Amino acid sequence: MHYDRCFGCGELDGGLHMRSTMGEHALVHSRFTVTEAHQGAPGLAHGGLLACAFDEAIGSTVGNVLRRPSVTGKLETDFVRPVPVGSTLFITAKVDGVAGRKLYASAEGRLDTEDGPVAVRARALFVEVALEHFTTHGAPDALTKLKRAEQINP
Ligand SMILES: CCCCCCCCCCCC(=O)SCCNC(=O)CCNC(=O)[C@H](O)C(C)(C)COP(=O)(O)OP(=O)(O)OC[C@H]1O[C@@H](n2cnc3c(N)ncnc32)[C@H](O)[C@@H]1OP(=O)(O)O
Repeated sequence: MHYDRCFGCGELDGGLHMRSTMGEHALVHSRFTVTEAHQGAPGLAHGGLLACAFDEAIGSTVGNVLRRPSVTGKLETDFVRPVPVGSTLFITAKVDGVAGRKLYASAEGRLDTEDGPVAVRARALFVEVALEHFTTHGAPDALTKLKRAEQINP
C-alpha cells in the first residue's frame, strides 16, 4: 500500500484493496478479486475496473522497482477473456524500459491461478514527475499522506 485512501491499494470501502509483492527478476505480483461491486454485464467484471486494477498493478511496479515519482500518462488494455464475478486475477507486471522521464511497463492477468489462462494484458507509459506535482495539483499535504514517499528518489 502506498496511500491508505488510494482506490486501488488503500482501505476505502468499495476500493479494490490490492496488494503487490516483489518477486524474482523484478517481477511484481498483484491479485484482484472481482466482487459483485465490480460488475459490468451481469456476473462479469466491468472493463474499466479491470483497467483500474492494471493501472494500480503497473503503477506499483514502476514505483517499487524504479523508485521514481511518476503518474500514468497512457494505459492500454487488451481484454482477451471474460472475467467472472468471484474470480481472482493473478497479475504479473514488469518494467520494460526507461527513456528519460518516460517509464514503460506492462502486465498480464491470469484467471484464478498463477498459471491460469491470460484474461487481460496491459501496457502503460508512466511519466516521471517532481514531487511537487502531488502538492501543486493534489492535496497540499500530499507528501505526508503518501505512506511510502520517503522511499521514492526525487
Ligand atoms: C513506492 C511507490 C509506489 C507507488 C504506487 C503508485 C500506484 C498508483 C497507480 C495509479 C496511478 C495513477 O492513476 S496516476 C493518475 C492519472 N494520471 C494523471 O493524472 C496524469 C495527468 N497528466 C499529467 O499530469 C501530465 O500530462 C504528465 C505529467 C503525464 C506529462 O506532462 P509534462 O510533465 O508536461 O510532460 P510532457 O512533456 O507532456 O511529457 C513527457 C514525455 O512523455 C510523453 N507523453 C506524455 N503523455 C503521453 C501520452 N499520453 N502518450 C504518449 N506519450 C506521452 C511526451 O510526449 C514527452 O515525451 P518526450 O517529448 O520527452 O519524448
